[in-house]
Amino acid sequence: MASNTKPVVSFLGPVASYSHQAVRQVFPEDKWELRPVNTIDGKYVFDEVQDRQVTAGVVPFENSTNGSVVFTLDNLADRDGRYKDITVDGEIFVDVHHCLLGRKNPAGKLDESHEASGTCTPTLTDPSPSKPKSKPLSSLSHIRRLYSHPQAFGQCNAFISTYLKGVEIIDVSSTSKAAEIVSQDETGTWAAISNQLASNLYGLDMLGKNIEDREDNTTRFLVIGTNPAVPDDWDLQKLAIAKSGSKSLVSFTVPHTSPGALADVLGCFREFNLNLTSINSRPSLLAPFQYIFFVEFEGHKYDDPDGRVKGALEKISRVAHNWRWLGSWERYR
Ligand SMILES: O=C(O)C(=O)C[C@]1(C(=O)O)C=C[C@@H](O)C=C1
Repeated sequence: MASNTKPVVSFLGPVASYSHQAVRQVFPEDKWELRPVNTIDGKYVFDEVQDRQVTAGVVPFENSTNGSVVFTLDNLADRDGRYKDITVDGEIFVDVHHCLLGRKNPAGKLDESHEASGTCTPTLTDPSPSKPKSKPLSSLSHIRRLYSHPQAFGQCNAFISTYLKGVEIIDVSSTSKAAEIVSQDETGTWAAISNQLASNLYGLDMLGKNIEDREDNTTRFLVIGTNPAVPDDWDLQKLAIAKSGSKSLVSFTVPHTSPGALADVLGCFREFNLNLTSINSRPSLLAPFQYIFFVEFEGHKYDDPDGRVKGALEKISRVAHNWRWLGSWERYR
């Protein structure tokens, strides 16, 4: 545990990342120390939690536009047993509205013809490109480089391919890191896909607002801990907007040579009438094209009055190769 008297929650930094915003929704600063962690792949949040340097961590899990966050799945896959005590203890949803941040072009005027059309050129690979839902707030003709997290690029395809064609795309560890880098640019030609909070913090101009492809763009974050270290009274429990039962997550591998092995594991959920809410897979890295599967389902390991979760987990332990219960938590949506 940290030297501070307050429990610590760590997240992908620097401050003003979406992970930070997720943390702020749930962990009040009068009770928790909020600690940003710099990392290239989310590993350090997992490391700090596993090593009990912090009580909890918050990591992105999936985005409604761009899908799974593979580095979180890879850490949960825990191929080398480094994160053996980590459990998933909660989830947080964040509405993600991206902004284009940079320096205004002093000489630039908005290109009205381009602005008015708001369409991107059809190509062979994308014959009917989607129309961006927002226009730039000022000229972007001076922008040469665009920094962001790869997930954020994937959520702003239409805006980028319409208004930032030919601009060099540079992946960085978070959207707030992108804003921090752009704030140090002396040429005025770099921009970041980031957010309003980062714009204020790093003193950057807003060149575009709500530039995500979809209005309903949402990222789901997981709260990780080393159960039962998480205090009983933490505020996640109080956030229940539409509490509708619980969810659990398991990972497993299957004997890859026997036909129907995956169906056998999935059959355990059906047999015990447990509704599945997500399925993911990642390469097992034991042999090419063998996978670790992740299944999320409705039900709680420790709040299981009719024993359905217990029954399914017992059966899975017989039909799966390696399996692990990764956590159960209250469901908020
Ligand atoms: O870069 C950030 O601000 C993050 O918190 C990471 C992250 C992600 O990895 O999914 C979180 C939410 C957004 O979907 C984009 C990026």
